[in-house]
Amino acid sequence: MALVDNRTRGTDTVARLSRHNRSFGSTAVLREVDLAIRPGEFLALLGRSGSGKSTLLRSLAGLDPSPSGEVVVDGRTSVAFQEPRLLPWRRVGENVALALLNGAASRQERRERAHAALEEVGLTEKIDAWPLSLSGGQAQRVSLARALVSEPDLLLLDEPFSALDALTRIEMHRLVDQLWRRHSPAVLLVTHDVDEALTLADRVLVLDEGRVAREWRVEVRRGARTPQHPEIAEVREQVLASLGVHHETTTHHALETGAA
Ligand SMILES: Nc1ncnc2c1ncn2[C@@H]1O[C@H](COP(=O)(O)OP(=O)(O)OP(=O)(O)O)[C@@H](O)[C@H]1O
Repeated sequence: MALVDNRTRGTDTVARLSRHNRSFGSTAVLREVDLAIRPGEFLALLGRSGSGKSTLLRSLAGLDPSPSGEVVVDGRTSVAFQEPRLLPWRRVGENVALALLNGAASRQERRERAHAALEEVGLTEKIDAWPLSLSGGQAQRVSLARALVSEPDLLLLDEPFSALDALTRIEMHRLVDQLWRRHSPAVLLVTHDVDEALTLADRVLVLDEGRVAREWRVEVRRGARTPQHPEIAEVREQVLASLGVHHETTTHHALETGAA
């Protein structure tokens, strides 16, 4: 798959929210949010449940029918959700190829590009399978292939790994990291998992009370991001504190060590 390397494009941002507000009834969910996403950067967005993460992602995806403030997205955008959302009556390859229906690609070209995208996620042997025959992890890989096949400039990931078991999730982290290095779309990953954010992202944002309350830049080399790394450990504590979590005991944390 020949994706554009966005880092060579020279534009400042692929997406920008300026003074972006969103309310549901009288409840303000996003308040004057300013956020600029640069080409090729990997952002993780954390926040307590109900803090507005998915609402913000939907604004960037153009899925919000009534945004206010400025939302500028320069380039192609794809979304992958927590549930893979594959059409059960279409085979795997067709599900991926459907993402190209709006473009000029011929049927044959769509099929070839779907094949290439499935190759990237290691699932070419499932091209003619029915979605219901896939495992959860495989279905999520197909969802990633479908998101990537259109060569997006901005890839929006809404908790795509949270329903997977811990080992599959680690595999998915590696895959996403590999795909991101290869094709360098800008990525906005919404997650509840601080370790996932610190494994994958360049920039970690915490949303609170409708605003980006804090932001960290993670400069540790990806291969060196173990929980024991002093900078990772420190940022982790700060992120957890800003989420209102001061003591955490999870086995998932230990498993993540193996992912680094
Ligand atoms: N279509 C809608 N109609 C009414 N209220 C909504 C709608 N969508 C979201 N909300 C409300 O907006 C708030 C933020 O929701 P959102 O899904 O963005 O939060 P979140 O941070 O993604 O939550 P979670 O982590 O639980 O997925 C919540 O209070 C939610 O009830």
